Amino acid sequence: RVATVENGGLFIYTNKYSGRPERFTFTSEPTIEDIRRMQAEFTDERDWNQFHQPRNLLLAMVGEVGEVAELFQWRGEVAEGLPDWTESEREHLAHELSDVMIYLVELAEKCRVDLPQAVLRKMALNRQKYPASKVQGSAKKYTEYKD
Ligand SMILES: Nc1ccn([C@H]2C[C@H](O)[C@@H](COP(=O)(O)OP(=O)(O)OP(=O)(O)O)O2)c(=O)n1
Repeated sequence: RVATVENGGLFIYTNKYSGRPERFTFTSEPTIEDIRRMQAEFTDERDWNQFHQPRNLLLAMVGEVGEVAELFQWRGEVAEGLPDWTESEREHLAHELSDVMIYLVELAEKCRVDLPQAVLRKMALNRQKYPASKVQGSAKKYTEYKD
C-alpha cells in the first residue's frame, strides 16, 4: 500500500496496483429487504401509500438524484474517497444517496421487482455482454466491438 492522499493530516492508504483505497466495504445490514420493510412501515404509519404510486416514487427518486448532482456541481473532477470534502459535506452526500436508495427500493417494491434478485440477473447479463478478456481496459459500448 502507498499513502497517496493527505486528508487533514491523515493519509488514505491506497492499493499499489489498483490505486484504489484499501479496505472499504459496506456493513452487511440493513439488507435491501430490511430497507423495503422499514420504508413500508414509515409509509404505512403516515397513511402515505395513497401518494406513493410508482410514478410519484420515480419522480421523487429523480429529484433526489438531482440533489446528489447539486453536491458535485461546479467542483470539477472529484477524486475517489472525496479527499477535499468536509465531514458535513460527506454527511450531506450520505443523506442524499440514502434518499435515492429509499425511493429506488420502494419503487421496485411497488413495481413488484425483487430488486436483489434482479441485480444478480442483470450482473450475469453484463458479464456475458462484456467478457473481461475482451474488454480489458476499454470503456467502449458493447455495440462497438467487432467480434
Ligand atoms: N412523501 C414522502 C416524503 C418523504 N419521504 C421520505 C423518503 C426520503 O428519504 C425523505 C425525503 O424527504 P424530503 O422530501 O423532505 O427531502 P429531503 O430530505 O431531501 O429534504 P430537502 O428537500 O429539504 O433537502 O423522506 C417519503 O418517503 N415520502
